[in-house]
Amino acid sequence: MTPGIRVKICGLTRPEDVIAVAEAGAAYSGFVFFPKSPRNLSIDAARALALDVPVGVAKVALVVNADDALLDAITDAVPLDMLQLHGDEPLERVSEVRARYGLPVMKAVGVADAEDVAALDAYSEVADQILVDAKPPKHAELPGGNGVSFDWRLIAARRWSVPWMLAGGLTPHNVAEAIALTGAKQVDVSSGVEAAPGVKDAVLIRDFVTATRGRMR
Ligand SMILES: O=C(O)c1ccccc1NCC(=O)[C@H](O)[C@H](O)COP(=O)(O)O
Repeated sequence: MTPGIRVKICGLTRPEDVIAVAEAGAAYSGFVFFPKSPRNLSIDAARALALDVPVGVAKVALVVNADDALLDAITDAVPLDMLQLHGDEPLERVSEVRARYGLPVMKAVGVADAEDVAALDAYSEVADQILVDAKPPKHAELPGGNGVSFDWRLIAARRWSVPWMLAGGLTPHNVAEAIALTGAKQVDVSSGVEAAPGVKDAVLIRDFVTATRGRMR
């Protein structure tokens, strides 16, 4: 059994997803603000979902190269615990967003080779958390949430000075191996717990969280 793994389920779109996340014991819920995504939410829809999230499950807004106007609108309307920057935001923008909104910021970094691992080091100096994700495939519509993994051996011995989360192509079937190989204490999943793009599956969510605890059904 691997105790204490914190799970983020990203890309919730329906009230039943919020229930499934809470019942499974996930630590974070993620709401996507990216119009091209099948998981995209309007601000009103995100607010309604976030208000239903029980205390103890952190609410994370995922944005991609968002400007202040969009972040103002989201943070004014939606009760949040964290902002996830999932675009090409430079180091200075991460610092700016942290200062402006007073919320912890998690910066996603796509990893495909050793050079990308160096970027993680730099972002760990300015962000509250880092999300170690797979690089999107060439020509992908989405910068994340593509259900692809990276070579976990690239980060096998790496540690950072801030909490970090492993993401990219995780599923109920591979997450235990990913944790064992990388030493991740936090994991993030979207496609791997969906019945179809944008449609979460409560059984897969439960199986995923269970698998992080080493008790896969
Ligand atoms: O999920 C999306 O549609 C999305 C859109 C734009 C940027 C990021 C997006 N998702 C990121 C995630 O859900 C996860 O943090 C991560 O990339 C893992 O996704 P997956 O490989 O699908 O588990």
